[in-house]
Amino acid sequence: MYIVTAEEMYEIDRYAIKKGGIEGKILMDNAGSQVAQRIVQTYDTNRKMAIVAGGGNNGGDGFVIARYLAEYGYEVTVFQLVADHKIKGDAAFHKQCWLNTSDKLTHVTDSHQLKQRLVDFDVVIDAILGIGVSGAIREPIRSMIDVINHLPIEKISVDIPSGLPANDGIHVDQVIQANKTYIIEAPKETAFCEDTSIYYGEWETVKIGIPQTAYVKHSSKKRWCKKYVRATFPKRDKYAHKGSNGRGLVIGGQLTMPGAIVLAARAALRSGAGLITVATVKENIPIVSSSCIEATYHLLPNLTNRLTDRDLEAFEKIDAIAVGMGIGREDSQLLSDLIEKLDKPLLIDADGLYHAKPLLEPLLQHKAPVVITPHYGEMAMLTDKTVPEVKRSPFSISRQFAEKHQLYVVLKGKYTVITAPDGEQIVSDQGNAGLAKGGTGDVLSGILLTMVMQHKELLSALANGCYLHGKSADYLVEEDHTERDLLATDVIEGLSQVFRTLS
Ligand SMILES: NC(=O)C1=CN([C@@H]2O[C@H](COP(=O)(O)OP(=O)(O)OC[C@H]3O[C@@H](n4cnc5c(N)ncnc54)[C@H](OP(=O)(O)O)[C@@H]3O)[C@@H](O)[C@H]2O)[C@@H](O)CC1
Ligand SMILES: [K+]
Repeated sequence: MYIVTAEEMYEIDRYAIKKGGIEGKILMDNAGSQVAQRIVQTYDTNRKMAIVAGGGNNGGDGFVIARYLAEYGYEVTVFQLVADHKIKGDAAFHKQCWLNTSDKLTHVTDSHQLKQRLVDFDVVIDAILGIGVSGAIREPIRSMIDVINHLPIEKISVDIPSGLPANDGIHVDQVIQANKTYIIEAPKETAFCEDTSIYYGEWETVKIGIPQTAYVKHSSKKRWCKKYVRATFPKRDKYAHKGSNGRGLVIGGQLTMPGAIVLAARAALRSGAGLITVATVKENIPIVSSSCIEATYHLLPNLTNRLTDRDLEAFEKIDAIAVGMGIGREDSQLLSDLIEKLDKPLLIDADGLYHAKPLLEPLLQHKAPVVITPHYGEMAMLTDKTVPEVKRSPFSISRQFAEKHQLYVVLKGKYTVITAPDGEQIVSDQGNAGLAKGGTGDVLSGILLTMVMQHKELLSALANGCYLHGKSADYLVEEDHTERDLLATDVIEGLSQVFRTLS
């Protein structure tokens, strides 16, 4: 499933009209009829339907929905919230079609009037503003949205909750709090931002006949799902040996944080890595090795000194490195040595990200791919922004950072945004609140390390890793666990079940 910005959706729309030869009026008719069909499946015909229509094409969709719902036998009234001259083009055409068969059109000019009119209805269908909204919401629409939000009736939004733009990066102003949103064709960025997804209520997409090629040409974002995982997941070679499934190195684990590397190493092994070496301080090895006997170990005197020739020689055989889990924030030469002296794919997580910040210039010169896996706080630190700013603009901030520093960014959250150096993005929204616990990030790093070693294409590798991590948590919560008791170690054990669904 593609995810779009408003500009991309307009391009896609134009493509469908110009190249596909489908008239705008027909697309609008398809949109309205599809939404009406969904409504019929949910509400009895005895529910009284109010449609609130604004001046753009979103309002046009509202007139089409009115006509189809009336055909299905509902009592429907359209409340037009703007002056007649505001309704133009395809929207005016469909308004006329509605008026050809019904006289149920009421002009409403202020919010008090709207409140009085809507009290008799069971459901309000919000076709006030779509993706064409811009700037602060103007009166009287502003107060009308407020009135609708305070009415104890069902609210169904068409395409997007009115007042919310499609693109990330906005301060929420005045927005319809929908119970349900029927999104036309493709979800917009704000459906995957933590601050704004809530306004959509439950949502589903309705298809209106736009050809798939339009998306391939004009969209740069996808929501990852099982279909894509199956299409991109590497098959395990029958004749594989441990060397051909990837030799990974996990570096980290201060004395006070041995658990982080245990989790990462075990997750990497459970994800199918051929060999995992853990490089950590001597004192940790008995603890770590007793929990992860399948790994091999490399002693480091500490996690701050430069790497010795012996270390570099040992790491030469490695296919990819994950560094940072439990490494601490003390000054360290380790990361700069990994960048300068080894040409290996490098995944940097947790405290490693603090070490990476002053090394962004050398990282740009690194000859192999670099992946960073920050949560919002770490991303804020890396970009000198605040956490609310990162939350508001996960897509744009990740894209700018990935393009500028030519690295892969896995911005972790309820909606994990994965960005390639060329700006292509994937959203992984598997997983649940059970993952909001210490250690789950280390598990993800381990999974991603293995994915990086086994896939040919890195963006899919990272998306597949996020999928495995989230799905494991989902299966565990559906069956043996709850969000409350789920632990990072459970997520590692749950991976087997996810793999079984992929074969
Ligand atoms: N994608 C597709 O393929 C298809 C898309 N379709 C549908 O088209 C929708 C997009 O339509 P669109 O471009 O006409 O814009 P839309 O959202 O209706 O808004 C324009 C109106 O908003 C108003 N307005 C703006 N800002 C405002 C503010 N701050 N405060 C107050 N008012 C404000 C603005 O007023 P004005 O500035 O002109 O005074 C104007 O009246 C899309 O979401 C989908 O539903 C379908 O029909 C089928 C095909
Ligand atoms: K709307």
